[in-house]
Amino acid sequence: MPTNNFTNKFLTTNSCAVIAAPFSGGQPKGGVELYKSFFICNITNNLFRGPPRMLEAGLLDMIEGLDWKVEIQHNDFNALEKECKKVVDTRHIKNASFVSKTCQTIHEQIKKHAALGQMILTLGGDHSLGMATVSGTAAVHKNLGVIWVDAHADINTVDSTDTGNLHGCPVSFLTGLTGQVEGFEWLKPCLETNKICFIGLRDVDEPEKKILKENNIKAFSMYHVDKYGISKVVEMCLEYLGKDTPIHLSFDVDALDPSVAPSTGTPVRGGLSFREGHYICEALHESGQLVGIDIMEVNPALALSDEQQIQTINVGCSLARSALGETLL
Ligand SMILES: NC(=[NH2+])NCCC[C@H](N)C(=O)O
Ligand SMILES: [Mn+2]
Ligand SMILES: [Mn+2]
Repeated sequence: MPTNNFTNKFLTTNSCAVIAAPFSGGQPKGGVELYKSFFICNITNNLFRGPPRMLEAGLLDMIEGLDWKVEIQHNDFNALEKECKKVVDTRHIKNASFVSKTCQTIHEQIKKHAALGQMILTLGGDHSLGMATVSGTAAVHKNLGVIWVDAHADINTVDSTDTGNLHGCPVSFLTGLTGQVEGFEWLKPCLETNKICFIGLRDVDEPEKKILKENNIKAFSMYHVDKYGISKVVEMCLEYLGKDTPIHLSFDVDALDPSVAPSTGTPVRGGLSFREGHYICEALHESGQLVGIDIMEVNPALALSDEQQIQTINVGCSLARSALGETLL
């Protein structure tokens, strides 16, 4: 039974702004912006873009069923993409202009809704959008803390990234570790390195390991999840960030084991179980400190079958519901 006992310490309404962000410019594989299934609709190379498949699955009704008032913000980045194609990339960083302009748009939308005291749920889209979502809630909620659930640390700087894919870099932009990057002038450092906790890491690049160590950043890898159990890990994160801290949850579905969420761009074996992923969301809802939720990297185009695709979309929806107050009893 849904129960959204509205006891949030930082929100002033029971309204939830859902930001649909069909965007894949921060990584090389199309599809996180997809609307219709390749399989169901037989669209092979002409990508039809639109709101994320989680909406098609009925997510808005589900959220209303949890007693939230829902405000949906749709986005279409097709025109922007064409315009940005003409801009020369910043060094080896791919699609810098497209990522920056998209993120700036989403940042402004989130800032507006967060200022109304609303919960923010962003449906990605690739994780470069983290630049927009965290900076958007941080602009309103002072002293914001972030729980970044991911197989990857996404903390490469523009100098350390091997791939040049910006979905591997958002945390270094948010914390200012990458310095001011040309074209991203709108994005000012908004997150202290001691206000972020990672959960689920298991595929961290060597330069990222160095960055995490040097900056003493709190990170729980899958080793720590195995060692302490997920409930203790979440408890340690909440203790570390503090009770007076509004919290933004940025959930990359590749944190889950590929057997749970197969349809994503950079799957890594040995991930969180279905229940471990949902436990994180449930416990953060229970904390009453959540002000923003991202469900990122759901990529319907990469599934090997309809079943895999539906499974991943469904798990994205159920993570969002858990973070918004769905309980098992
Ligand atoms: N959001 C993600 N799935 N990020 C994957 C990043 C992979 C790799 N560390 C890179 O920088 O490209
Ligand atoms: Mn990831
Ligand atoms: Mn990520």
